[in-house]
Parts: sequence; C-alpha cells; structure tokens
Amino acid sequence: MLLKELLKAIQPVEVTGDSDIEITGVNIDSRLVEAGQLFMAMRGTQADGHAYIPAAIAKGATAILCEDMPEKPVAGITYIQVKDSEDAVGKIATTFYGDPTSKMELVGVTGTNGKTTIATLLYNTFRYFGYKVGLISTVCNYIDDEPIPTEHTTPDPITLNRLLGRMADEGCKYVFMEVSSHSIAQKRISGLKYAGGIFTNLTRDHLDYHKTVENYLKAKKKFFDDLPKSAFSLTNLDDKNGLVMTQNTRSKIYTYSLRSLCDFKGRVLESHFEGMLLDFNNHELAVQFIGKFNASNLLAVFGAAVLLGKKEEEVLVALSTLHPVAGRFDAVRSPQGVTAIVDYAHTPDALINVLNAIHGVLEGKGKVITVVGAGGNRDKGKRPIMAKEAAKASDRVIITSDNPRFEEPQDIINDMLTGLDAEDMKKTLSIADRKEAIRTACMLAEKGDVILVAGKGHENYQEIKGVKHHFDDKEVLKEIFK
Ligand SMILES: CC(=O)N[C@H]1[C@@H](OP(=O)(O)OP(=O)(O)OC[C@H]2O[C@@H](n3ccc(=O)[nH]c3=O)[C@H](O)[C@@H]2O)O[C@H](CO)[C@@H](O)[C@@H]1O[C@H](C)C(=O)N[C@@H](C)C(=O)N[C@H](CCC(=O)O)C(=O)O
Ligand SMILES: Nc1ncnc2c1ncn2[C@@H]1O[C@H](COP(=O)(O)OP(=O)(O)OP(=O)(O)O)[C@@H](O)[C@H]1O
Ligand SMILES: N[C@H](CCC[C@H](N)C(=O)O)C(=O)O
Ligand SMILES: [Mg+2]
Repeated sequence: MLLKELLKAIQPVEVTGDSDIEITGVNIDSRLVEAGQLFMAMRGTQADGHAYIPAAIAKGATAILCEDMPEKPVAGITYIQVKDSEDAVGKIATTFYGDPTSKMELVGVTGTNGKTTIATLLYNTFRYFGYKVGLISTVCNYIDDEPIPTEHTTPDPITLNRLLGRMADEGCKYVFMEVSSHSIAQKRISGLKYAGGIFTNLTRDHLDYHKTVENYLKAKKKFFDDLPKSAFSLTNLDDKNGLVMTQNTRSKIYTYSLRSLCDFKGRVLESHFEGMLLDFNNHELAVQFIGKFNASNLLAVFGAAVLLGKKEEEVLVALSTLHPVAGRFDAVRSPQGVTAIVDYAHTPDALINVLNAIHGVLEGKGKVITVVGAGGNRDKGKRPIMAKEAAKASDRVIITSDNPRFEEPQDIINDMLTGLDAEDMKKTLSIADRKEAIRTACMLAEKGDVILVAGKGHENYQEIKGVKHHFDDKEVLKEIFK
C-alpha cells in the first residue's frame, strides 16, 4: 500500500520525505521490522519506542511514525510526526489491513468479569445460526473454526488488525471480542468500527496498572463514549456503574437486568448442579449453566443477539444448546461423590459470585473447601480481600500459589493471610505447592462436598520467574480422582 494512502487515516503534524512509496508492512516493535515497512514509535510502560528508531531503520524500515522528530534524520527515510502515536497506530494498522471492521458486525464486551463468557457464548450462538464468526478472547482466538492461540485478552493493535483482516477475508460476518481496560487505555482498539458494545460489571481489578478505581472506570467508559451513533450499547442495570458507562455515548442505549424493569429482563426460576431454569422477557428456558452471574451473562448474550436482528424465540433455542466455557464453573466429579469446580475467579467479586452459586445449589447439604491463590506482579490490594471472601463462604480454605511470576510465592500467601482473623485461621491452611494444595483439599473432602479450585480456570501453566511450567487444575484433579 502507498504511504500516502495510509496517511489519509490520520492528521499528521508534519511529513518529511517522500510519501509516494510502497509500504510492505506496519510494526510497533523494532525487533519484528522487515524491509520496506513503516515503524511506529510508541511510548510504553517499560520503554520508549523512539529509542528503537535507529534499530528499525537498520532492519529496513523506510518510513517512521513518531511524536518527536529525530534530531538527525536519516536521508531517504520518510518521517511522519503525530500528536498521539497510540491513536495513530490503530488507525494506520486498520487501514493497512483493509479496514476489516467496516465489512463485519463487530461487538465488543467490556467489564471486570464475564467478558470471555459472553463473547464466547455469542460466538457459539451465531455459529449455531450458521454464520462464519470470529472470536477474540483471553482463552483463544477463532477465525470461524480455526483456533489461533493468544497471549492477551485484547491483542496489540498490529496483531489485532491483522487478525481482523483475516477474519474479513475469510467471510466472518460477525466478530465478538473482549475489550480489556488495558486495551482501551492504550488505544489498541483505535480506528475499529463497532456495531455494538456490552458492559458487564465493574469491581476491583488491575489497580496495579490503573492505580485508582476511578481511572479504571474512566477507561471502561471511554469505550462507550467513542461508539458511533449507529451502534448499540447494552448495559447491565444491576451494576451500580451500568448507567455511568453510557452517560456520554452517542450510541443507542439498551439495558438488561435480573432485578429491574429494562429492555431485556431475566429471572432465575430454579437452579441445580446440572443447570438453571430461567425466564427471559416472559419466555422460559432451561440452560446448562449455574449461578446468578451466568444468568446475567446469558441475558447479555440474549440482548445482543436480538439487537443484531435475531428473533427472541430463535435466540432462546440457541441458548438452551450452549455449554459452559472452559475453566468457567467447570465441574469434575470423583467416584466418591465429591464435586470439584475449576473456575477462573481471580477477583474478590468473582470469588464471591462463584461461592454464592455453589451454596445456592448445595443448600447446606455438604461442605465447601476452597483452594485459592493470587497472581504475582498484579494488584496486591486484592490479596487479603480474596482470602477473607474465601474464608467467609467456605468450611475449609487452602491458600496457595497462582502464577507467582517474579514474586516469592510465600510473600503473596502472607499478603493474603493478613486478611484473615484468628477465627478464619482455624480453618485455613497455606500450601505453596498448588498440586499439594489441591491434593490436600481432595483428602479433606467427603461425599457430597464441593471443592472450588479458583483463579486459573483454563490456564495450563504456572508462571514462575518468566517461565511457564505446564500446570492444569482440571488435569490434576482428574489424576487425583482416578
Ligand atoms: C502493561 C501493558 O499492558 N503492556 C503492554 C504494552 O507494552 P508497553 O507499553 O509496556 O511496551 P514497552 O515494553 O514499554 O515498549 C514500548 C514500545 O517500544 C517497542 N520496543 C520495545 C523494545 C524493542 O527492542 N523494540 C521496540 O520497538 C515496543 O514494541 C513498544 O511499542 O503494549 C504491548 C503491545 O500492545 C503489550 O504487549 C504489553 O502487554 C504486556 C506484555 C502485558 O502483560 N499486558 C497485560 C497486563 C495486559 O494487557 N492485560 C490485558 C487484560 C488482561 C485481563 O484481565 O483479561 C489484556 O488485554 O491482555
Ligand atoms: N457476570 C459476572 N459477574 C461476576 N462474576 C462473573 C461473571 N461472569 C463470570 N464471572 C466470574 O469471573 C470469572 C471470569 O469470567 P470470564 O473469564 O468470563 O471474565 P473476563 O471478564 O473475561 O475475565 P478477564 O478479565 O480475566 O479476561 C469466572 O470464572 C466467574 O468466576
Ligand atoms: N489475565 C489476567 C488474569 C490472570 C488470572 C490469574 N491466574 C493470575 O495470574 O493473576 C491477568 O493476567 O491479570
Ligand atoms: Mg477474559
């Protein structure tokens, strides 16, 4: 693509050099640059991309986009100065990959919990209807039925637009994506055209990055502020920030709730370990999901599918065929009648919800044993709260490790233990080795009891000092139960 065509996507402050040149690729990482590419310098949390401009040129970049022009420009290189690299990168990348989101219906899901669940269930629903569909999520990305492994919830803007480009080329009519707060704050989604946005809920998470809940809220809200008039916003009235999110949006606002009058109204009629009986807009349906929070997730899926033009009745049929998402309330049963639940609950709120869902079904007929840790090099403030919530709603608690990363596992456990009082401590053990922790929980459990193994869900690794060692909660449980 000609550089001058690419530049139509942005308003540069200044361009020096020839813009009538062919650009063979776009990149934000100098290490990945190839001959004939445009390198875009971004300021990050660890480094300043401007420092890598010489490295990018050495690797063959012929054009450079930057906020600060270099003091000694290299002859034959075209320099594009912009006010905001983050904003420009997304717009340039999406133009380079053929403006894919103008050829599809793209729906973004944001909020602290429930994004993967809702995006994945929407993907499954629209595949059930027979469409080619794309999915961008924490667990795995999909171009229809082709899995593409991922490291992020929302990929960097180059990877993201390349992926969307492939989805458009392969005829995906609908694409459902998780929009993380990091990706909004870092403008990884700049330039994308959304048909709709969904808000789930907002509770504490990622304060290591956003610093305050207010900044975290602002990041989420910006997604809705930036939606176009043609899009819909579907927001959760049961969350106290549901209407805050849509305060300044130009999009058309719709609401869903399990409590109040709204556009998409749901109720839980019955719940068992096999599933729930629900009422959505005065239609009854049986689903294979457990927990009020999943009723809320399904309601968001129902609302979004209807807003995308599907009839209520056909959406309900599709919802009744759906299965839980990997690592989200994922049950393994022992021959002795113990139920173990693997769940990705890694925030205080998610932990409360999962434990409530378990008690809702157990009805006091068995004990609850919780195995939980907290991630290293992530929000430290949530550690004592998670331990306390686990202790409040469990008969026994085993505090363990969950991706210690570059921290000492015992330090993280000690942070968690500060949330517990003497009474809580009586029912709590700390075992840093996660496998031993799970084994101990299994030894303590008797027929009818439930073991919750929280925090890692689908993850198949334990990340220690930069290395991911194979570890899979479900696999460990199956081995012990064998
Ligand atoms: C804190 C954070 O979000 N960091 C992300 C951010 O990196 P950064 O801004 O810190 O980048 P940096 O290392 O300072 O480098 C600045 C620039 O110099 C460039 N560079 C750097 C070195 C070099 O040799 N050459 C070079 O050109 C880099 O490519 C970059 O453009 O931008 C990068 C590109 O988009 C991301 O890969 C990186 O994700 C890191 C690895 C990360 O761990 N992110 C997590 C926290 C994250 O994003 N999580 C969310 C939510 C998770 C959830 O709860 O679901 C997600 O969406 O996944
Ligand atoms: N609507 C909800 N409200 C509260 N908790 C939820 C909700 N949906 C799911 N959860 C809990 O949160 C955990 C993570 O769910 P999910 O993976 O769908 O969220 P996410 O928003 O994608 O998380 P991440 O930020 O890590 O990508 C689940 O395992 C469950 O315990
Ligand atoms: N994707 C999120 C959640 C990770 C969940 C938990 N297993 C952890 O490692 O903290 C993150 O990287 O913050
Ligand atoms: Mg997710």
